[in-house]
Amino acid sequence: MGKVDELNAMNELHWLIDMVQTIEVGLVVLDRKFNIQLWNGFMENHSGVSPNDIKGDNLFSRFPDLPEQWLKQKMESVFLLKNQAFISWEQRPYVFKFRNYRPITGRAEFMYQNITLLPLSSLTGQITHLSMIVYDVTDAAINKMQLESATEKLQLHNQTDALTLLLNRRYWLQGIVDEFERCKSQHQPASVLFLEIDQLQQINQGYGRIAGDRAIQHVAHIVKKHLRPNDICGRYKGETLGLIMPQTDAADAANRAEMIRADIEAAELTYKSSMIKVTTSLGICELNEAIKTPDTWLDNASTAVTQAIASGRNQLTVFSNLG
Ligand SMILES: Nc1nc2c(ncn2[C@@H]2O[C@H](COP(=O)(O)OP(=O)(O)OP(=O)(O)O)[C@@H](O)[C@H]2O)c(=O)[nH]1
Repeated sequence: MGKVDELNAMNELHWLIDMVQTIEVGLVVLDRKFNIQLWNGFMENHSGVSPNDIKGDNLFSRFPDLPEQWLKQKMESVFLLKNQAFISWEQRPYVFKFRNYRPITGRAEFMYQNITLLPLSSLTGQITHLSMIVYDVTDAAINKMQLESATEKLQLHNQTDALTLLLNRRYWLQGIVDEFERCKSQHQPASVLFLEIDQLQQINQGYGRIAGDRAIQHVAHIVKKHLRPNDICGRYKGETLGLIMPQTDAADAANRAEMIRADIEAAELTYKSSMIKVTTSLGICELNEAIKTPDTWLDNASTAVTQAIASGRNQLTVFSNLG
């Protein structure tokens, strides 16, 4: 090699080392025993540990908080299979617990990281070392999480009735279709309950529409107190709430509905210092062999409510008891 070539090679090496030191990505080189051979400026800046102080030390002894077993397993497979491995922030938000100092995503407490583990071969072709490349992906991670949370909120907003915060009609009806299919195929009992506020029109006319709204909220509030974890409750239409009760036969459903009815009758609704009497008429239908579609199931429950209203309101009718 001539003198000029030698100088060029030296220069290239110098530049490379400079770049490794200053690049905005963490670079760590480990030997087979996980002893640190290279620790660049990024790692120094974020850990507060200088390369001179750490060179030759075991990674896991210097950072006891690292997920040692899990990380060693990944690294061993890189040595063994001579393949790259990738650790995503979605799998594990960070490997090195570095604080986050990004101005935009300042709210994140720590730095989210993606990490690539790269096998490094010696001149003889053996994998003697491994490189960890640590990317700061805090901005992308926070953006993605914010987007997901916004989407979730939007979805919730989309399926919620604004007045009662129960499911809206569309989502509740989807619940009927799903439960119908599920209970039919698994031969499980299920009942549907319609609950209609009695003479809401009179409440609206007597006390104003806001009072009518309060009456709907008041009833929804009481129904919510009676819900079981798998129940699906929604606002079917203006003055009617619907409740799908999985794993519930007509007798069980009737007991529950009667308790709801009695609670509503007993509860007091005060609006602008007036005591408003609120009662409900309820209809139940248990799913059975004769019911072939979700619509029939709903029609039967609706028929039961109509019967309850016709019989004088503030009462419950079970569909199978009709006729
Ligand atoms: N305040 C208020 N009223 C509503 C809302 N949705 C429906 N209503 C009213 O509910 C009333 C329902 O009227 P009807 O179907 O005749 O029933 P009802 O007055 O409750 O009488 P019965 O069902 O016979 O006991 C109508 O006056 C609607 O305007 C709502 O969101 N807020």
